[in-house]
Amino acid sequence: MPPSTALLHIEPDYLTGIEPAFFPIMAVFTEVSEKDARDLLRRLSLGTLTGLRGIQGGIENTNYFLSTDQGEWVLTLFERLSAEQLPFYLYLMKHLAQAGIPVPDPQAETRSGDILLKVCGKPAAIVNRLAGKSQLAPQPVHCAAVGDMLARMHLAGQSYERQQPNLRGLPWWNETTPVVLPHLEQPEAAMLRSELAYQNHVAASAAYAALPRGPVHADLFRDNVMFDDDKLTGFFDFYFAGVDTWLFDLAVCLNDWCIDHATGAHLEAHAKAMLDAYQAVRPLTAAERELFNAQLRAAALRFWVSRLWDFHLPREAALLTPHDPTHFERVLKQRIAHPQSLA
Ligand SMILES: Nc1ncnc2c1ncn2[C@@H]1O[C@H](COP(=O)(O)OP(=O)(O)O)[C@@H](O)[C@H]1O
Ligand SMILES: N[C@@H](CCOP(=O)(O)O)C(=O)O
Repeated sequence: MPPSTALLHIEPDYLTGIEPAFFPIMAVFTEVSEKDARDLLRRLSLGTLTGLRGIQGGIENTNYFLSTDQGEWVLTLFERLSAEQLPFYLYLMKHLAQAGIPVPDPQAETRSGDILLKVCGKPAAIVNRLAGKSQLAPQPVHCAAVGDMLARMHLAGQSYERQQPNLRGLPWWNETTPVVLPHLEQPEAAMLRSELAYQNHVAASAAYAALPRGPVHADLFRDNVMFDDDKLTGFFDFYFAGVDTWLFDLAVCLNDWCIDHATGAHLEAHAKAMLDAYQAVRPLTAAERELFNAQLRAAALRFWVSRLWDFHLPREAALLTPHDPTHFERVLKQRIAHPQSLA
């Protein structure tokens, strides 16, 4: 049944503007009708539907903005993640929201108290809509805001009890690298092999075992943070979160917020702003200082491998227009050629 068109508008909401040849194309994979939305809102006591709009921009899930007389909500239908994986992410968001970290708070069904919902046969969640928009050309002030909130989020996550590893961590890189290697030219293949060997070596070290860890976002790129002017209004898209080292999470941020995107080169003022703000809340340990550049390399490798995998082995081409893998190859080269030291 096609959805009624009275309230439903599907229009561009956001474009990354970063790597024009590799735009994610669209995001409404499953159509939610006005009736579906009204039924759902009733089950959650979230008010009367006044607007329903499909969101373009996501590449993994179906997202809708819902307006009601009680507020603004985001409905996500999970197209890839299983109902077994989702509780870790949803309860983590709830835990962080309750601790005062600005993240979307999953809403519960009134009768059952469940936050993992089912909509149109898919696992789903409804969260509050964060105000603001992504800051795609960040200045040091934005990097400082992210550093500060990231450290607060790490500390707040310490009391979260559910466990799920970072599913895009070292075991996944070891599994996926042999799958993408045949698609690479010799110099890239050699670099990938050698970096993976280096990261396995690092992961076996005493310094690595000493790194503090806990739940991390693991994908806190500029398009997963909202700002209202220069004020950070929230972190979202926790669907790559997992238990990993806090330093890895910080390195993911430094590699996206604090580089020159044309060349992959480190931006000193941006990085200093992020690191100073992070450390004002949680100073880095000796082991973290020692492995700082190693983790910048690990974070670059992680997204190089996942982008190569998405690019050369598309899962369902209709759902995914891959990001440019060569971007993270450049970032990794920069991190190898110009190691950053916190000594
Ligand atoms: N809680 C939220 N508040 C405001 N906007 C949101 C929220 N969640 C998602 N969005 C919007 O939806 C877009 C896609 O969401 P995202 O979680 O990144 O999807 P995907 O995981 O499919 O990439 C975001 O870029 C943002 O514009
Ligand atoms: N940030 C990752 C891709 C993850 O996609 P998202 O839209 O779910 O954040 C990358 O840039 O490779």
